[in-house]
Amino acid sequence: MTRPLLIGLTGSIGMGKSTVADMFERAGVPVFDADKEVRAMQGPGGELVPAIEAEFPGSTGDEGVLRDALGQQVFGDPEALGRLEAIVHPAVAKRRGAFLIEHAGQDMVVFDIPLLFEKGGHEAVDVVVVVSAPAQTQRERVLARPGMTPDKFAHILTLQVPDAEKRERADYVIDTGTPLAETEASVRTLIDHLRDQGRS
Ligand SMILES: CC(C)(COP(=O)(O)OP(=O)(O)OC[C@H]1O[C@@H](n2cnc3c(N)ncnc32)[C@H](O)[C@@H]1O)[C@@H](O)C(=O)NCCC(=O)NCCS
Ligand SMILES: Nc1ncnc2c1ncn2[C@@H]1O[C@H](COP(=O)(O)OP(=O)(O)OP(=O)(O)O)[C@@H](O)[C@H]1O
Repeated sequence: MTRPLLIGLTGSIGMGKSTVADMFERAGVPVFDADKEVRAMQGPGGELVPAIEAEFPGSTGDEGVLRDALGQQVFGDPEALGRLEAIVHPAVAKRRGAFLIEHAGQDMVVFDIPLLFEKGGHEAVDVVVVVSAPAQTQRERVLARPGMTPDKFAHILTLQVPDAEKRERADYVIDTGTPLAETEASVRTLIDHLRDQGRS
């Protein structure tokens, strides 16, 4: 039985993963967005909220997980981050399995996974696509976000496989340092190329 080509989409903080994932979606390729799933499960009434409250008392409220507060507890404390990941990652894996069953008839699907290399997910996909932009562009994008500080940005970078290594390990790199229209054209070209390969 044929199955969809599994495309892993990743990139460091602020490199444009979500934006590029939207481009795949607009081109008709179903996208599993790991961050979105995490947010849904951590949001109001989310299935992970009780377990996170039990492990990190005071880190949730009526609106679900208080992300800034929890981030302050776990970014900077590897042991605490590990405990959070042990709650979150198995639940994401379950949802990923359900997504795959739902889209089993497609020719390709995208998994938008921030920690694809860090957590070994690259071994479970057929093709790895890395989004990347110059470090200065990345820095400007990230520091423009509310609540972000140079220290927090620097720390998150230490938790992630460096951009240069990601680029080296990628099957394809999508450049996001260019105007959006150019990036979207590269995404369309890549999809056509993968379809052609699938036929040959
Ligand atoms: C701690 C939380 C609540 C903070 O939320 P917040 O909205 O403030 O930050 P956000 O999720 O946008 O993350 C900011 C940046 O840190 C990176 N990041 C998040 N979690 C991790 C992690 N476990 N390891 C390395 N980088 C991470 C993200 O990729 C992003 O680039 C949240 O990041 C979380 O629940 N993380 C653990 C789950 C996880 O591993 N998610 C990422 C992959 S699914
Ligand atoms: N050519 C481009 N491709 C992608 N994004 C671009 C481009 N030009 C400008 N941007 C902007 O850069 C930002 C990228 O943010 P995005 O949320 O997509 O990054 P991300 O990699 O998903 O971040 P994080 O890992 O922190 O969740 C967006 O505001 C987007 O509009």
